Formats: sequence, structure tokens, C-alpha cells
Amino acid sequence: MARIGVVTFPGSLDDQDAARAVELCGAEAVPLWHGSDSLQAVDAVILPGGFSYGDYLRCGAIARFSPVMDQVVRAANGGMPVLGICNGFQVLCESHLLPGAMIRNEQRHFVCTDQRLRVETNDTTWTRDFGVGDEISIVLKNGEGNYQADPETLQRLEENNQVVFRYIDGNPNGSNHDIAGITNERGNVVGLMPHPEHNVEELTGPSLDGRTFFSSVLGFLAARV
Ligand SMILES: NC(=O)CC[C@H](N)C(=O)O
Repeated sequence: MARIGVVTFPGSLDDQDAARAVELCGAEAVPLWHGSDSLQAVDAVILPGGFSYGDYLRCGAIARFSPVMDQVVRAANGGMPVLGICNGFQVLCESHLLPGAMIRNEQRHFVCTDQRLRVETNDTTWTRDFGVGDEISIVLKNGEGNYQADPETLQRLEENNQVVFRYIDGNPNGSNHDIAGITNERGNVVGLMPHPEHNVEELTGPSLDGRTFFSSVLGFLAARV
């Protein structure tokens, strides 16, 4: 059975939900403490949502220096699948595994909503089971989700097909190019502001679109063995 590591930083909020989603989708969730310098032989890593280190400084700016992140960066650069959800996406940007940065939402309010997204590429480890152009609904809940990058970076992301998700039916936070999620050039590292781990069960609905992230990575790992 595939082993998916879920990192817990001080202030992580959604690590338990991410672990539950991993198990519902048929893998073993392996808890990884932020102070550990071992990834415990996991096959993939999820950096979950929350308020790591209390969101002091920019969100994710302190978590980046957690000992476990040295291992995550090394593994990601070696091709391991890594998914950063919301605060996890912020940590991936702060760690320079993904380009750009997040600033406060344009309207200066915390946003909590069922957000419509368009899938822009399925050429990543975490989106291979989606169709390009699929429109999905995933929970969005953050205060610092306004994705910013310089014009050259935005152009490179667009030209390389590294924009993975775009907000549709309105931009909720002012993100450049309506960007909700991006990937690295290799497609193994994906970060997004919405929370797929909250869209995996009928009970909490409204969609089950989050499951496709987990089926995607599990399919990738199964094909690799
Ligand atoms: N849900 C989250 O992960 C929130 C991330 C971060 N604390 C923010 O408000 O932007």
C-alpha cells in the first residue's frame, strides 16, 4: 500500500483531514512531525492547510525553516510527489519549490466558500485523472491567498503549462491571472489554495472532486512500481 506522509507544523489545522482523505482513497497516511529529519520512507508528501507558527510574518515563512522541509525539498527535487494545500502552498512558495508568493486577499477579508475552478492541466502527478477544462468545486478558506509573481514568471508559468487551476465565476482574492494552483516544471510538486481534502465525502460535500487528487497520485505511484 502506498505511504503518503502528512506533515504537522505547530499550528497546522487540516493535517487530520488530509490523513483521513488519504486513507479514504486507499493509501496509508504517515504522520510526519515538522521537527523530524526523516521522511520515514514515504512515497509522497502532503503539506496541509492551517496556520503554521501562528501566521506570524508571511504565512509559511517560518515553516519553511522546519527541519523536515530540508528533506521535503531534497525529495521533491528528486521527483517525489508533493502536494501543498493552502498553508502548504504558501510553504512551497516560501521554500522556492514553486515560484511566486501569496499576499493578503485583495478585499482584506478571510474568504470561506465553495469555489469553482477550472482544471488547466492534467500533466501533473496530482491531477492526471482530471480532464483538461474540467470545472470543479473545492472548498476555499484563507486570508492570504492572493497569488503574485513578476511578469516574467507569470509568462513562464503560462507558456510551460504550469498553471494547474484557475478560479472561475469570479476571482475571490485578487490572484494574478486568476491562479488558484501551480506546478513545478517536472509536474511532481503542486500547490493550490483550495482544499481538496475537504471534498472527499458525501456527508460534507458538496462535491467529491477532491478525491481525484488522491486517485491521481495513487495511480502514478502504482504505475511506477
Ligand atoms: N486554510 C489555510 O490553510 C489558511 C492558510 C493561511 N493561514 C491563510 O489564512 O491564508
